[in-house]
Amino acid sequence: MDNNTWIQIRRDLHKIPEAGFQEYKTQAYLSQYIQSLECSFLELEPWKTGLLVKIKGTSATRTIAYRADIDGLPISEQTSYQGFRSEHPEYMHACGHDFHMAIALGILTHYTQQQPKENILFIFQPAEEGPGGALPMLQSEVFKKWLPDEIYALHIAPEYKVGQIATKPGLLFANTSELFIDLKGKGGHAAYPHHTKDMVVAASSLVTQFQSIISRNIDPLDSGVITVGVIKGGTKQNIIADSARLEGTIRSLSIESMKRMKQRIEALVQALEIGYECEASIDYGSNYCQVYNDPTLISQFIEFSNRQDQYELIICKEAMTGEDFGYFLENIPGFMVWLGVDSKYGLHDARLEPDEQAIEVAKDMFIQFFNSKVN
Ligand SMILES: CC(=O)N[C@@H](CCC[C@H](N)C(=O)O)C(=O)O
Repeated sequence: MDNNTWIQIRRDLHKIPEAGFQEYKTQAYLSQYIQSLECSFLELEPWKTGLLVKIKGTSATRTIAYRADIDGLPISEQTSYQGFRSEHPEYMHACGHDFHMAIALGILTHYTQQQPKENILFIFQPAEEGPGGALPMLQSEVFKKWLPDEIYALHIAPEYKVGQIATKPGLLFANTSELFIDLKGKGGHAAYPHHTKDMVVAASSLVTQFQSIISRNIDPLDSGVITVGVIKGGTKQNIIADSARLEGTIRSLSIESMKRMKQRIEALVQALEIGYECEASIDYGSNYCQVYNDPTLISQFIEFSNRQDQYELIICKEAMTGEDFGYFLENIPGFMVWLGVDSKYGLHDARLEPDEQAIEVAKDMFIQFFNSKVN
């Protein structure tokens, strides 16, 4: 099979992005493709809307795992693609999970043609963007049955060129927590603000106050992010809103800073209740632990990469992105790398157009790396 096969698979998957734990079409597509390989030493188990696929080794003593996330994002696509744009209105593979799946299928297909000595587990994990599929999958019976000894994954990186791979020992991605705040006040006529408790004003003030948490409560040598991505409130331009909702995310490199940011958010919300005579509630949604690359395995990979000439390895800085792959790494040694895809537009951008030539780079790299472990 040549590179066009994986590009076509990526395009097929690009057309059907689905929300976390709703990946029914994606699961069916993956399952159909894998079954079409008719491999006698392959076992497939669905898990919720994801899949686990085990390639049984000829004389296995260990299992290594490769994980791809499979969900899309609520974004209306604005790419220049012709013929394979998202068929799901308001949804898009804007974080590269279509690439991640196509690469995983490429590696998997290779090992159905050349049975390895050791087992390889392929994980197609739902809900990475939220609410998080990794943690419940880790706790599932099927995962425990096929528990791997090592685990690997990649993520596309628009800022790197095709042929570049970036990673680092230790901390790679941040700790994250979602943030949902509901405010309840008293609505009324726009002309009589003194009879109301305006929740649009309260919500706006809270967003502004949050900016001081990073600048005044977090050690400047540590890093923190509070992003409010959604403000909802109100029904009409001349009606004062009786409620409002903020939806956001909190990021930190250290656990201490995450705790401190949450403390400060809680204090500001409490003060807002007094200041704006309203009721407020906070929900932290799902939380992801940091992505921490195993020092021994990443050193092995760096040494391995320095002997390859098909790609260039870059030692990068940590990023404030989150990934529930961190939960796998908390329990199983392994690592994650960035895959250069050279897109003018970044992750979570409606115009993201990763370069499809990167699929082959990643597939070949992981096959070469795994060959040194499973044969
Ligand atoms: C790689 C990437 O973009 N991951 C997402 C993970 C989202 C976690 C959660 N839903 C949150 O928003 O906190 C990211 O936004 O970094």
